[in-house]
Amino acid sequence: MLQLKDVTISYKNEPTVEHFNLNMKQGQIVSLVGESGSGKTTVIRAILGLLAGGGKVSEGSVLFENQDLLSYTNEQWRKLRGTQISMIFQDSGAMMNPTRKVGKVFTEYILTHEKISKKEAWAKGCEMLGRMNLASPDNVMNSYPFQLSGGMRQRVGIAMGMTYQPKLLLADEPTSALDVTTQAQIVRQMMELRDNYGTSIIVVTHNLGVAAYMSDYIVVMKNGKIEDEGTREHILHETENEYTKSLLNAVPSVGGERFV
Ligand SMILES: Nc1ncnc2c1ncn2[C@@H]1O[C@H](COP(=O)(O)OP(=O)(O)OP(=O)(O)O)[C@@H](O)[C@H]1O
Repeated sequence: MLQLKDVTISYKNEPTVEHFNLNMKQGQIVSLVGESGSGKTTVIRAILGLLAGGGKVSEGSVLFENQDLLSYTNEQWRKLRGTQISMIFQDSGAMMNPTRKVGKVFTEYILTHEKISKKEAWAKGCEMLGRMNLASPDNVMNSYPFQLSGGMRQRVGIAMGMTYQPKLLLADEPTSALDVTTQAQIVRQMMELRDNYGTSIIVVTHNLGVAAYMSDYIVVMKNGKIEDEGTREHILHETENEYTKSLLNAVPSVGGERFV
C-alpha cells in the first residue's frame, strides 16, 4: 500500500535522509526507531507532504496505493490528508488552540471534510471519542485541552485522525509525553485500530521497547540512513547489528522478554 523507493530528503539542498526504502502492506504496523536527529520525523512528514523548513524529497519515489504522491498538487494533498492518511503527534493537545474547546476544533475539522450540519458534526465527533474509549464524550467536547489529561488528549488526537478511517496512520512519538501506564493504554489503542479497521500504522519512536511491543516490522535509523531492519523477531532475537543491540540493551527486560 505504501512504497518508498530509494528516497533522499534534503533541507536546503543538504541531504538529511538518504536511500530510504520501505514496502508496507495493508494492516501492517511499522516502527521507525533511532536516536534524536536520525531522520525519523523527516521520513513520515515527507510521506504526507508536510516537510518544514524548505525540506523536499530530492530523489526517489513515494507511492501510496500505486499513486505517485510526489506529483500531487496542493489540492490533491489536502484531499488525501485526514481521509486516506492521518498523522498524530507527541501531544495532540498541544497542537490544539488552548483557547478553543475540543468540540469546536473537532466539529470544524469535520466540517472542512464534509457538508453536514454542526449538530451532525458534533454527534460524529462524540461517536469517534466514544470509539476511542473516552467516557462522557460530551464532557470531553465541552472541555479545553488543558482540562484533559495527556492520555485523554492523545485519544482525542487519535479520534480526530481516525474520523474518516484512513488507510494509513502516521504517529510521531505518540506516547513519549505520557506516563508509563498511559503509554501502554495508547499503544494498545493503536493496535486495536489495526485489528478493528485494518489501519496500517507507521510509528516513530526513540523507544525500541514500544516498537518491539506493537510492530510487525522495525526500521532502525542512524544519521539519516537505515542502519538495520527486519521483522520484530529478527530485530529482537536475531540481529547481529551492534547499534540495534545497544538500543535493545537500553530496554528493561523481565524474565528474558523485553516490554514497553
Ligand atoms: N525544519 C528543518 N530545517 C532544517 N533541517 C531540519 C529541519 N527539520 C529537521 N532537520 C534536519 O533533519 C535532521 C533529522 O531530524 P528529524 O526531526 O527527522 O530526526 P528525528 O530522528 O525525528 O529526531 P527527533 O526524535 O529529535 O524528532 C536533523 O538533525 C536536522 O539536521
